[in-house]
Amino acid sequence: MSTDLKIFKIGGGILDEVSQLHRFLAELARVPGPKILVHGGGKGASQMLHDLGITPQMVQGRRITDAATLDIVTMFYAGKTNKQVVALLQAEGVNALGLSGADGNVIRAVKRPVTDIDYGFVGDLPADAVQAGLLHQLLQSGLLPVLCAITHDGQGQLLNTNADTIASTVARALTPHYAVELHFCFEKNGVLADVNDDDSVIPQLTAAQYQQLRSEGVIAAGMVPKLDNAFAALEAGVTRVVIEHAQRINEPVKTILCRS
Ligand SMILES: Nc1ncnc2c1ncn2[C@@H]1O[C@H](COP(=O)(O)OP(=O)(O)O)[C@@H](O)[C@H]1O
Ligand SMILES: CC(=O)N[C@@H](CCC(=O)OP(=O)(O)O)C(=O)O
Repeated sequence: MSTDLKIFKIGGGILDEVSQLHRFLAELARVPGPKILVHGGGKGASQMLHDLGITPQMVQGRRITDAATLDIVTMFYAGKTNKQVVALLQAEGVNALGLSGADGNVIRAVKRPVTDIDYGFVGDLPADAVQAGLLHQLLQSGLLPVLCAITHDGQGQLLNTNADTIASTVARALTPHYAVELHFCFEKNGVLADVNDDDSVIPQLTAAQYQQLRSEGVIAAGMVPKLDNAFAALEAGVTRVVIEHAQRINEPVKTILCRS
């Protein structure tokens, strides 16, 4: 393990507004060393689905993805959003390369099996989903890979995969090559003791404290799958996992996850 690698994940709230996104990417450009960016865009995709007359359906934080929804989210995540992020990084002097999971076979997923719920074209990530070697080569070439939430199954089928899960799985896959820092960036200052008070950041959080705060309802909604992914990465050997505000990545206010 030689170099440090920083993996950043941004979600729908930050991608919504180009000016906000640009500010985050300008901060990202100031972070030294090799980096990977993973982006979602769930909020914008839901808006686009609404605009096209399709009612978005989410179950336990995951989108039910029928064929029409898959077409639209592919256009939105792998097309508009991914290329906009890459173009803004180029404007900041960062040579970024946008990829879906199909490109270079970088992320091969497995269609989620139908149980009591049929999620449709949703991809889960097995332990060997990520081609760490290719990402390593791209990083060595000085490129910043920008990964979106579209993966594939290796048989020609595109799949929709939660972006927090992609970030966590990519981080785990790269731990043999790098000391990996994983940063989940969103529109609040970190994990909050009071979700309505941005000054109530919990600076350090163990898995036991997380379970307690979750059972009390202090940590809820989208923060639950995010922290599940975040702790899974920490337990799998990722060096440092951080939850922080996307506009303040170069400032000290943040939540750092701790091993129990
Ligand atoms: N204790 C908490 N601290 C911070 N955010 C919380 C907390 N509990 C619930 N949340 C909610 O979780 C959301 C983050 O999850 P999500 O919307 O899925 O993010 P993203 O789209 O960036 O992946 C926050 O915007 C906030 O509304
Ligand atoms: C299967 C599934 O739920 N995929 C997500 C992928 C995008 C995502 O994760 O976006 P955020 O990070 O902005 O939430 C979705 O379509 O909403």
